[in-house]
Amino acid sequence: MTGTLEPLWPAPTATDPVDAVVTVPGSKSATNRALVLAALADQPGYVRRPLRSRDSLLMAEGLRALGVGIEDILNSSTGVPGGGDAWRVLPNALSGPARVDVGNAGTVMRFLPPVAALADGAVNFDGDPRSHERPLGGVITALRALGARIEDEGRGALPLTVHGTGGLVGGTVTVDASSSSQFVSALLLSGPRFQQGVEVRHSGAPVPSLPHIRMTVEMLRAAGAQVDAPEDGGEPDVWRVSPGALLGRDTVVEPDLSNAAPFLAAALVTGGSVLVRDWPERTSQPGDQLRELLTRMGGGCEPTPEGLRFTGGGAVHGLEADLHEVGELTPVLAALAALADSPSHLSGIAHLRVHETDRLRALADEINGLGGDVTETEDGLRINPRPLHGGVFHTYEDHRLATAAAVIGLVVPGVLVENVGTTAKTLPDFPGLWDTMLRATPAKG
Ligand SMILES: O=C(O)C1=C[C@@H](OP(=O)(O)O)[C@@H](O)[C@H](O)C1
Ligand SMILES: C=C(OP(=O)(O)O)C(=O)O
Repeated sequence: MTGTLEPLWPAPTATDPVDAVVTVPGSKSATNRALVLAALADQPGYVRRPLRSRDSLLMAEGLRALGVGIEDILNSSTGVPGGGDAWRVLPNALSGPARVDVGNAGTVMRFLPPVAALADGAVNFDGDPRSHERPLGGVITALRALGARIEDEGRGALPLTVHGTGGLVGGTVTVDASSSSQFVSALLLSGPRFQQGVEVRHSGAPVPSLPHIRMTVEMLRAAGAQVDAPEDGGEPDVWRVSPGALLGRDTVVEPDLSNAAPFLAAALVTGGSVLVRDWPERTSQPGDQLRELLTRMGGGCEPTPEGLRFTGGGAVHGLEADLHEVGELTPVLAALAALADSPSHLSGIAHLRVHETDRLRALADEINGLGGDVTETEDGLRINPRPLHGGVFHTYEDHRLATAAAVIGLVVPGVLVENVGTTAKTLPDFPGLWDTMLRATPAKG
């Protein structure tokens, strides 16, 4: 999946303040957790309003390769195959031999090896070239300590083969999850199916993206698992999942609030207003913190019966923020910071160097390529706003780089986004959604 041959996408400029109602597709993180939990359950279940994007289709394919049935439920109003509004998941005996393509999906490369350890047979994992560089050693070492046999050419990374024997002993394991919270989530999600359950103890620098671990814990509990977590008065950095059956359930996936970021940002930079439909009242999604972060940057939020309305206040202010918990919001916040009326300092995000690309370097290089003044620090970015000009914005096969570029393009004419199709990792038809938002905006005059 290289994007270099795709034509450059001229990011549309907004001639007026945006004024639109946006339906954001389902959460990647929730969809992929729901699929894993449904696959490990004792009864069939449904994943409703799932995200259907590259990352979630890879998760579904990976589970199918292990023997799980995942059927499309047709949308009765359209009758379009594959365009349905639910997946029905039929758990089955997990077995190899199988091959799993993880693409560049962190959730697939980390959540599925523990599932494969429960299968009977060899399961080979490989993915995009970048997937070989993303941290996976914590999952591999932990699974070995819990009883799995894994061949990884000694690299502690992809490609690898899990030689499943139909079950895993489980027990207590220590892991350094400072490079990715997904190490912890991966072990917890399959934990109920380990003979002794699992106790995961983190040791190392602080774990990033804690809301994502809370999402794992909440979804496990909703599926009937017994989980002890630090936020319930437990020991810090220790999570415990008891062995037990998981229930086949009907799970409705919330909209992806991190993917709402560019749309809310559009309201902020144009001084307009965007309503994101079905914003949950309560959620573990890190994107919920956009309400506070974007308010600090100059807008205002209002819950409505239809969803969350966010209105720009006419100016974009700089932001001083530790984004350790909400790293995936960084690209859009950095784009806004480059357009602000005061400097910004985004910190706590060293782990972004091992995301889809080195996001700190990429954001600095690309914003600076448009005339910006962004400096990388050890764990973040300092952004001094400067007048920006058009030019090519490279995206390094990173969906969030592309959506960040679109935000800048709203107010900087001539921004050409490389491989906008890379947004399909988590956001199908982003250019279409963006155009719809802009077309919904009534022209002034
Ligand atoms: O568990 C998840 O669904 C995710 C956890 C986070 O990963 P890291 O902890 O590696 O940042 C986040 O950035 C990623 O987009 C999704
Ligand atoms: C880091 C991200 O993805 P992944 O699930 O591949 O880690 C992301 O979506 O910002």
